[in-house]
Amino acid sequence: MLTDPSKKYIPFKPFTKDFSERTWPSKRITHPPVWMSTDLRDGNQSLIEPMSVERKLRFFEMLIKTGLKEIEVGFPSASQTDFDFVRKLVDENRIPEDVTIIALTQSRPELIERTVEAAAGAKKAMIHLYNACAPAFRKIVFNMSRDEVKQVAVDGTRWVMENMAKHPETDWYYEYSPEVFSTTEPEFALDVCNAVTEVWKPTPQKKIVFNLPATVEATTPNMYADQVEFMHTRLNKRDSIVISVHPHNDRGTAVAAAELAMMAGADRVEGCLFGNGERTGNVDLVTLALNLYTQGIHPGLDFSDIDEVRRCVEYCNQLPVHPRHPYVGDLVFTAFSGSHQDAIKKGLAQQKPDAVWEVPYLPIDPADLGRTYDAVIRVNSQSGKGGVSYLLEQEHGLVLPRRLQIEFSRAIQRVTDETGREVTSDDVYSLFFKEYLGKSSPWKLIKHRITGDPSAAQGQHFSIDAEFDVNGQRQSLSGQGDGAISAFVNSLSLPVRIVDYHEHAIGTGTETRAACYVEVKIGDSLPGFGVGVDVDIVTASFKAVLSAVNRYIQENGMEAVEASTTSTTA
Ligand SMILES: CC(=O)SCCNC(=O)CCNC(=O)[C@H](O)C(C)(C)COP(=O)(O)OP(=O)(O)OC[C@H]1O[C@@H](n2cnc3c(N)ncnc32)[C@H](O)[C@@H]1OP(=O)(O)O
Ligand SMILES: CC(C)C(=O)C(=O)O
Ligand SMILES: [Mg+2]
Repeated sequence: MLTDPSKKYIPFKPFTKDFSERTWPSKRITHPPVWMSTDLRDGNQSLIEPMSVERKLRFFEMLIKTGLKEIEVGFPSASQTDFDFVRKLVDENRIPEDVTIIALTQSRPELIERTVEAAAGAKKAMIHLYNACAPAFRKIVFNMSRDEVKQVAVDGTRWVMENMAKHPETDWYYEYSPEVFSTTEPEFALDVCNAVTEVWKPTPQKKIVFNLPATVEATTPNMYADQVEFMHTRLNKRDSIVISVHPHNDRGTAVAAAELAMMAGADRVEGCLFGNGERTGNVDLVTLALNLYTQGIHPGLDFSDIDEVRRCVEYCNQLPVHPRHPYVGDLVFTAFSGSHQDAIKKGLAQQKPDAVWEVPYLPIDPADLGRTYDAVIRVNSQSGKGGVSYLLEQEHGLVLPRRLQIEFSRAIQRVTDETGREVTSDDVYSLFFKEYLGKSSPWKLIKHRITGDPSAAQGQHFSIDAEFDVNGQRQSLSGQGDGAISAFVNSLSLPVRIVDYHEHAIGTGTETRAACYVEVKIGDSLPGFGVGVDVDIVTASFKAVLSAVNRYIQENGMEAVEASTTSTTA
């Protein structure tokens, strides 16, 4: 039961005064923002294993190919890898003329010096300075007054200018972030930014970037939009400023926050591909860009081979993209339910090549992203468990429990990886039969007889006499238990424990059969599944137990079972 949150959490209200002057709700997004990828910095700093120079380079080149013109390449004063990577880009002339690299730094003179050194020599480079301005940070992290925090930003800006002056060969740009803008009093964020403007002296020809991060997303996107519009309408020298937003996704609404912020006056968006980044991630640039695309606005980024981009991001981040991720997930152009398949099939049949897109259920033409819609589920090395279980269910009536779906899809994956080919529905069933239903050796059930006696002592309500073929030898065994399955398991005298059980009917009327899935632990082994199908539900469950036992023995040998010390009962 969740405890009462009202004492521990209070609703966040950015404004003390009313902000009903807002105009953004009636605005529309008519053009793309300036995109800035922070994959190699904010994305990288959130990874379990930060990228090597090789991975960073691969990511950088893919970003260039995609059309990014502003790329935050790292935090060079933080690590030698980041420093070396930035130097490599500069020294090996790897930065296209129209691309600006960006390097982040805290407002500390020695870090600024090293950051500028890292990027010096690039044709165009931007130094990005941040310091947290929100009340909690002023109090907890810095123990500073408002004026002192403002001074950190002003001093940092001066140090950046001094260091840049030592390297006139580079066309320098400047970005300042009042970090944690999302929970900073708007008037104070405004005051700090105006103070930075005074020092930097931007012009309409050479603008400064003020980045307004939702370092931690604190409220609904409409309030973030209010905060952005507040800045947009009050910043001094607005014509010399690029307003940038940098939403994080703590509340799951980073995309909406960025979109409303654009309506509220933001010119630029910082984020990561597929939403990687600290905690729940940075705003997903791909989703933002393709949301624009579906409104008929070219985002200026090329995702026409989105799978290729995804492969690169997954390789570099060493993190998977979710199967339901907008536009790119494995399952987003797959319909499992019949009515969706029917409508999509009809829509695709009626869609004319150059006409406005109006296929039901598909907000975008998969072909625009280099993808296809598979009306019939197909299974290949790119397929997940969804397609495999869909086929078993549709064509054989087998509704696999989720963990079995995962276990079996690994077996399929091994085949598709080995052959590199698509597997047909028949192949899937054959493999399922081989792995589970047909696993009848060394233990095979010949016959059994169960008797139930509700008045018997606990643990003896059911008795079983069963005959087995074990490695070609007949064996008669008996056991007792509180249920038919436990009596059966006890009769085996093996350290078998049932950890999960599912059953369902297949078909109707006289054709009805029962399918039973058991997840079994043998001794201290990891759990594995067994499956049985029979006209009789009890027999199906016994077959399922033996299927799991036989799978274990075939994989580990009888010795492993004998060595198991833990004796368990169902
Ligand atoms: C929201 C963001 O994503 S911000 C970016 C965060 N990214 C990273 O931190 C990744 C890279 N960072 C690092 O590797 C390290 O933090 C380094 C190398 C930059 C600095 O390391 P350290 O010198 O050990 O300092 P550390 O990061 O722990 O910061 C603590 C000190 O810096 C001060 N500090 C923190 N942020 C800033 C800032 N933006 N400007 C100036 N001082 C700052 C803190 O108040 C603290 O000071 P104290 O030691 O006097 O209490
Ligand atoms: C450094 C800043 C821009 C940041 O990443 C954040 O505030 O989230
Ligand atoms: Mg961030």
